[in-house]
Amino acid sequence: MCGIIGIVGTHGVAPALYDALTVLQHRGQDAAGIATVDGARLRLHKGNGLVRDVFRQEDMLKLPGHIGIGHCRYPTAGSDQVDEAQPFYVNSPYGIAFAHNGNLINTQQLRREVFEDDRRHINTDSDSEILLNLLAHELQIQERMALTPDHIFKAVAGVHARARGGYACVALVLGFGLLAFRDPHGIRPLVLGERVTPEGREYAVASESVALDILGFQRLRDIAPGEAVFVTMNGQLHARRCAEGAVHAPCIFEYVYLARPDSMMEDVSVYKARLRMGEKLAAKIRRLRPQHGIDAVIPIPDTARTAASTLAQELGVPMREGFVKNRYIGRTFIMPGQGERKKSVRRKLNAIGLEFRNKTVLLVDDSIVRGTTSKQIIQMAREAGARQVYFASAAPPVRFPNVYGIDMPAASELVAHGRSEEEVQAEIGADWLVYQDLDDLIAAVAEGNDKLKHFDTSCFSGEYVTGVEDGYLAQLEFLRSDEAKAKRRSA
Ligand SMILES: O=P(O)(O)OC[C@H]1O[C@H](OP(=O)(O)OP(=O)(O)O)[C@H](O)[C@@H]1O
Ligand SMILES: NC(=O)CC[C@H](N)C(=O)O
Ligand SMILES: [Mg+2]
Repeated sequence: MCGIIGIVGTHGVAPALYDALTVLQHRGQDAAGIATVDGARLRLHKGNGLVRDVFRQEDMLKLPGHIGIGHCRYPTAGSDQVDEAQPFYVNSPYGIAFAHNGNLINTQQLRREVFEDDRRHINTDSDSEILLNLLAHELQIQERMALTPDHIFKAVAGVHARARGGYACVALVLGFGLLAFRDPHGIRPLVLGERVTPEGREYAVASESVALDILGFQRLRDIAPGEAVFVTMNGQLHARRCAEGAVHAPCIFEYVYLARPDSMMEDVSVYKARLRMGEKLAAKIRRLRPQHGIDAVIPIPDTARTAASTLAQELGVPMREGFVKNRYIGRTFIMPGQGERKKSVRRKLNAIGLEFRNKTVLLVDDSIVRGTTSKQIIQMAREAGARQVYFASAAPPVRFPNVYGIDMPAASELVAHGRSEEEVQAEIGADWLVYQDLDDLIAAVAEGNDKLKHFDTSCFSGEYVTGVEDGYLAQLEFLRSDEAKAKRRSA
């Protein structure tokens, strides 16, 4: 999951793009970039690192223009090298800058087609560069110099017909405007907002509504699955559904972990969904262990805090801050290598001894993925003197790879893959482990919007809404396991 933002404003947009990227930073910490349109020129600055490190004041000054896009990256394809940072750019047709959140699952086939049939050179291993070239080709075959919204929507329909996977995208088409579109299943999120100023109406699209909030844009709606929105250089908005008939299945992991709690997604408050996750998990704990004997509920900061608050309340047990997080260390789960992730947990979280001594504690996390956090945290709770250490996960066991934009590519790295819940309990060293049921997780989100009937739950259920070809998951593991990434880095 990366963060994307696009703005058509009435004056320079680079500062607003920068601010938006800083509140989307939790979606990608490896690279960041901004592209703006300055008259007939595209201006682009990108690099590896956090948003605040990539952009210095002199870089910002070189990004004039009232229309632009931004991206913060968490790689799911290719490498974490700077040449795969986004936005990407192609000079034909028109000149297009492009940013993508998600992951394609027919990348290899498209790479061949784009080279052999469309005669386009792809210079990196990034799936996003392929998606951009697909869009460029589909625009090219419209054969028009004066591009109209109709041509643009036909081109997006052409992209939908060829690309498979999760994708929420923003693109600048030089001389024409800002294009935003979402895959036919609406797996990855994208919201549309507007701001009315004395100089005129401005539009923004973003991965999460929090970016609109901080910029003072009003959230209008989510971009629909398969829909494309095109805003011309002078601020005219056009929208069309460019793919029909696919099941709307937003990624449920956004609600579990990826999104900020203050975001609205598909008209569901992420915060409220997490509160409901805590309530439902408490009901399960009460069912399984009416005499649970828990003295304190302790969240693992940050993301688990919301669910832990209702969980504690429903159990009638105090919630305590037993771990303090170093706010200057980023999210560990989205770090690129396991060595880095392991070291970071210790550097990031420290226990407050008195909350553990001689107590039965229930540690609560939003999810257990590789088990890096839970294993170390349980150990720390024991060292701090806990009598019994119970562990609760607000999501079900993560047993299958994610292929739509979350970097969980290798089943063998997931602590629950091929293990029963009891075996995971032993593996992470808990005295008792309880997971949320999938039906309860789905209900916790769907209760926020009765139109939501389906979700992409693949990492819990192994069911992929787009289907995946035989051999794809094995290939993904081969290319993107931690071991494969480490080998590439040292090569
Ligand atoms: O089982 P694991 O592989 O350790 O992954 C799961 C953990 O990683 C995430 O935390 P992270 O530190 O990324 O971010 P947070 O501060 O938002 O909770 C998540 O909230 C879990 O705590
Ligand atoms: N997490 C994402 O959305 C990644 C986008 C794209 N697949 C990349 O690797 O750059
Ligand atoms: Mg966490």
